[in-house]
Amino acid sequence: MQLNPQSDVLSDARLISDDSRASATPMMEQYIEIKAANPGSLLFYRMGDFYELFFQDALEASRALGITLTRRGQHLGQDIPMCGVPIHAADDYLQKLIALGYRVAVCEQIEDPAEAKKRGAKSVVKRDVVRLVTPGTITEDKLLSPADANYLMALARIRAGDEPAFALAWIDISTGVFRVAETTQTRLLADILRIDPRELILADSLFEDAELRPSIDPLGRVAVPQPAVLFDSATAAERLARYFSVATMDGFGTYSRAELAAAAAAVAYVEKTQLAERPALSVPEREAGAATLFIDPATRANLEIGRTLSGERAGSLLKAIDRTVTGGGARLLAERLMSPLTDPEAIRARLDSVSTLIDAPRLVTDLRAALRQVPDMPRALSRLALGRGGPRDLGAILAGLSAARAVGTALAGADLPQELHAARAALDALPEALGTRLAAMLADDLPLLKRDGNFLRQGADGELDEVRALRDQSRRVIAGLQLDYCEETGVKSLKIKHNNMLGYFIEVAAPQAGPLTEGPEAKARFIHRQTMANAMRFTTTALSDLETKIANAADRALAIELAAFDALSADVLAEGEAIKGAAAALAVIDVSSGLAVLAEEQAYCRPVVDRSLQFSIVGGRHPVVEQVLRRGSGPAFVANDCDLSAKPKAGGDGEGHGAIWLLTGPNMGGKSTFLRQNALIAILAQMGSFVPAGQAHIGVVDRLFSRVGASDDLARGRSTFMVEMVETAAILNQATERSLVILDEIGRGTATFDGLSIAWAAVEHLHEVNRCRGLFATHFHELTVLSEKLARLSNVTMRVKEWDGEVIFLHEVGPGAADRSYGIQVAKLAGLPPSVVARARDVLNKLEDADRKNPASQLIDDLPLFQVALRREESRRAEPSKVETALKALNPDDMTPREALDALYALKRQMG
Ligand SMILES: Nc1ncnc2c1ncn2[C@@H]1O[C@H](COP(=O)(O)OP(=O)(O)OP(=O)(O)O)[C@@H](O)[C@H]1O
Repeated sequence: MQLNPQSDVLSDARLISDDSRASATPMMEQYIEIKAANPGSLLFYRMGDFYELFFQDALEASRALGITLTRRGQHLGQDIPMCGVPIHAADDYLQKLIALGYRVAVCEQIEDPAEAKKRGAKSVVKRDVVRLVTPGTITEDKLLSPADANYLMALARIRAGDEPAFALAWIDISTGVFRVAETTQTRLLADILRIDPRELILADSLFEDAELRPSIDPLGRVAVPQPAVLFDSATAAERLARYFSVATMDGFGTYSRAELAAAAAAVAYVEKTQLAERPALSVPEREAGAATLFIDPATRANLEIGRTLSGERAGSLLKAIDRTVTGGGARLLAERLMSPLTDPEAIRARLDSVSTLIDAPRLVTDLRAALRQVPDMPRALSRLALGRGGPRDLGAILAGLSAARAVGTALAGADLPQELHAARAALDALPEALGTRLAAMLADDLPLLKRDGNFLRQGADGELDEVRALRDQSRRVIAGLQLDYCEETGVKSLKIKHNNMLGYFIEVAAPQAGPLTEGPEAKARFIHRQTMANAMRFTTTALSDLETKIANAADRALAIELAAFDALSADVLAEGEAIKGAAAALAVIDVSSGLAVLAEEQAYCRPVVDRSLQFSIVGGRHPVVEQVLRRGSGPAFVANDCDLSAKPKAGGDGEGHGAIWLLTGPNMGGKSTFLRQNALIAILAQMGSFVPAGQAHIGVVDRLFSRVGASDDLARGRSTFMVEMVETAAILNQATERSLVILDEIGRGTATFDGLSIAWAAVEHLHEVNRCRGLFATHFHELTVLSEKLARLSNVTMRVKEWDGEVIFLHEVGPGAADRSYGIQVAKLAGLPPSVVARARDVLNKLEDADRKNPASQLIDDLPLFQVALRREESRRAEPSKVETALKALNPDDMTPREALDALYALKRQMG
């Protein structure tokens, strides 16, 4: 029966209320109990071969999964909405729900229905939640994507001194990776997005905290509030030590209080969701704060590093540079790209690996052939540790071990740089005996589930071979019996068959049953079992003896196989650390050889990265646009230079500050592409990749900021212009002299004069206060006059050719300033009606005429320079005085007259 989803449905709160419980049937009472214990999750309630969902859960799940909503009885006078998913397809439905951000509590029957019956005919089968499936804690291959890490993250805040301390801890239980890092309120969202967790847990109080809303809201469903006890910092170290079965965490290094609180919360959540099982987590590894290039959230999104603005992989930088061939390699590449380094030595070490492999193409071919055979060992290992593994997970470890050996052999004898040398050592450290044992035990074709048996090979176990022989032999004996009985009875069509109800039985067609039923001898020998419409079924003592033997043999065989499975799993887990180390090494080798292949294929060069303030790119290209153009039949990408390097100060006294390029040019000229390509080249260089350029010298960038593209954030009540200004404010407030800033068309979304003024002041601020290296693209040609007064500002322009009234974009960056935008030509190309184009030309001529009479370039003479610094001083002076601050802190309603008088005296004293 269909249910109208619009009809009234009990809310979860009403459902778990006392009067609801009081009027519930025994089964409903059990359901409500379990539902109340698992708030925030859809409850998959096991009933026979289905998981059923009720009430609000049923509404949400039926909508999300597109399955039929029905009803089952009534509660509190209302229909109970219900929908269900069959057990065998549950994984697919779970996958869909998890992908949509839902969390699911899986509730199983935990006793045999026969047991329940013993307590009385109406008693309910005991059920309990055996697992909480949440986006951050899944391990099934079907639910995971091979190329993505699956992080659960915990955020903790400790209020100690003046400044609250923040820390993040993140765990991938599908691989055991566990990291912690400190962060700050300003960096928070950037750090979260850099790691890109599937689920972020934080204390209720933080979730509600208005100050944190800007960092938490953009995460949507990913952020999940949890009880504050999980984050208790007083007991955190102790709880962690208990998890890792050590007396104290001190032996693993020093963690801050906030880090301990975050790490302990993450572990507590893992325990909460996995219930009985305990994943094999590595000890939390600290990530030093300044070790990674800070990329603010807007920049990360706009530069389409991991995903495009529409949320897809295709078209992102990651997709364009990914040549890895293993899941682990793909995950490591993504991680490196999301968190580029700032330490030139560490960057150089990675680049050395790529260089070495570029010089050894044969080696790369061998390595990649071997790597292609590498299965996802960490994920198999994790499933085995959680007791969720199957024969194929053991098979994955075996295949991984032999592929690792092949990779190790390929690398043997090569002269390797540090990083690859360490990787080879990790491969050499793999225990040989484990592989030999697995190979000797496991069959070639492995079933998914261990309870299906038949995963041990012939010769693996003496007793198993015997019982299997017995089973096979018994089957042959049965075939012999059939022949004997045919002869004995003279019934040619007599057959021995098998079904689950009767086991083995003799079957004859009813008209031929005479020889088996007539006479006392026959009756004693052929025991009647069943009469069908046109057949009769019998058994004999010999047949049932054989049957018992076969059943016993099958049971015994399965028991032997299961015991062997447990022993092999234990062997694998005992070598867990070595296997994880080897898997990490394989990922490094995969990433390095993937980057070597990319560099060769796309003609990338090795960048020089050091601690200078250089930024010199010769023949730079946009890594994504270049590949797109190459695939098409149109013109090739035009390479462009960019030099924002600091020049030595006059008199040779050290390095000055980096330069800013002011880029003007027509619409469609390639300004945005040029801006982005330089930012992407910096990111690629600092992640340890070769870069799309002829030559590149980059003084390490500490923060990368960009304001490119416009999007509004209506959900947060911000218009396009407001978003632009918020992002610009973040840049002007945070950029340092080591930063790289990319600004595209600041001030475009408002009235011309407002826009121009904001852009003007922003350029001055970048030049005078931030003193960073920067690229500033604009259609306000008036700004180009600034280069006369700002020493490190140069004008460059995108070249165009005008030919026969048409404009041709050359996509070449050259010195100088554009005199016009060619907006009308572009509009014409885009197909604006000719009448509109003609009219626009008239209007433009008029406006240009007016401007010639009163040019904005006069501004430069009218506006004295270095106003920015002056204004900063003024605004600092405009800050409230001590007396004002003290006055603000007083609350007259809370004061006695006496206190008020004292406060007045104190204020007078402060005035001096
Ligand atoms: N260096 C280049 N070589 C070849 N094609 C290019 C190059 N740079 C840009 N293009 C192509 O030109 C088109 C316009 O580029 P882009 O969006 O960067 O222009 P723009 O100057 O920022 O335009 P607008 O001012 O309208 O935003 C893109 O579709 C791109 O494919």
